[in-house]
Amino acid sequence: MQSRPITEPAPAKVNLTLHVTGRRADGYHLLDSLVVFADIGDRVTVRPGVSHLRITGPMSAGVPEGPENLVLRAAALIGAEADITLDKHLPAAAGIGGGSSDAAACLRALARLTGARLPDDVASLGADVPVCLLARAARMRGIGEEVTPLARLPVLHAVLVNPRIAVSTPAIFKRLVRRDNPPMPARLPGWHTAENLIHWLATQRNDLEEPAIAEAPVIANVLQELLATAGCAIARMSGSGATCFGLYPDAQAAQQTADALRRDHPDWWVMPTRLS
Ligand SMILES: C[C@](O)(CO)[C@H](O)COP(=O)(O)OP(=O)(O)OC[C@H]1O[C@@H](n2ccc(N)nc2=O)[C@H](O)[C@@H]1O
Ligand SMILES: Nc1ncnc2c1ncn2[C@@H]1O[C@H](COP(=O)(O)OP(=O)(O)OP(=O)(O)O)[C@@H](O)[C@H]1O
Repeated sequence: MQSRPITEPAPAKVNLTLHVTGRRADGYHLLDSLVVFADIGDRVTVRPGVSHLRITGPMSAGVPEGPENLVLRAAALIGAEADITLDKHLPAAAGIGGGSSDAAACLRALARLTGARLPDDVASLGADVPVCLLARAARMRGIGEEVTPLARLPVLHAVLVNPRIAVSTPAIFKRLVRRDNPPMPARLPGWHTAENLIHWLATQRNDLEEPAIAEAPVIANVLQELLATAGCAIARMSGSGATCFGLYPDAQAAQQTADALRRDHPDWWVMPTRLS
């Protein structure tokens, strides 16, 4: 057991593509998704002590502090007791894996603190937890449990926008009209530049975008606003929404876009970031 506190980042997850390719008998959907991680996110700190969760940070309001918090569910799964601080910077129920990334960061931190082995079945915490445990670019298939790490991707400069509405993942899956959409190509191309990657991404989809817009029409406005910004090469929703991302040629263009969107929509959560 380490005696010093251990902090692990819980980066935002972004689904650059999200193809829904089928549905299992238990109702869970089969996915094929290209997942990357942002250089922004939450932070989980664990210290030796009695089991306790404290939530801090600008996005802590409304996040459950009881045993339903994914961080505490992760601690129960790994079987470790610790004093845990969750510093929330990501909006909840936003399609960028907040709770799943927190759970994964907590597992990594507790494994470092106590020497415990990482559990095998982390998907029992949530479909996004296996990819968040890896926390690097990956292809995600099955219902989320099949994670294939990808060779380093070109860095993408993005702006993440959430109109500050929480979206329920089951509600969006329920609204899907077609559940048997084509997957990504069996062999993904090797992308040597961000331009190559963006060009290819434009040929792919997020199949949850349409049902999410039906549930929360403001998502269509977010996508439109992103597409109208200077240099925006592609605008797409992440996960089951409502967070959308725009991709830009460089960090300066992303920062300028974020400044302009914050001016025009002071009520939206807007973050420039690097994805890789
Ligand atoms: C949509 C994604 O964000 C894409 O990365 C994830 O698949 C969702 O991951 P998550 O939030 O960790 O999802 P979970 O907490 O496991 O599931 C929430 C609910 O979403 C639906 N769900 C989730 C994953 C999946 N492959 N099929 C589903 O139908 C189910 O109704 C499930 O009860
Ligand atoms: N650590 C946590 N942070 C945020 N929400 C949490 C956490 N633990 C449990 N929750 C609950 O989970 C719900 C979903 O939040 P989360 O941020 O995980 O969003 P999500 O959109 O489902 O993520 P994903 O991109 O994985 O689909 C919240 O409404 C909240 O009640």
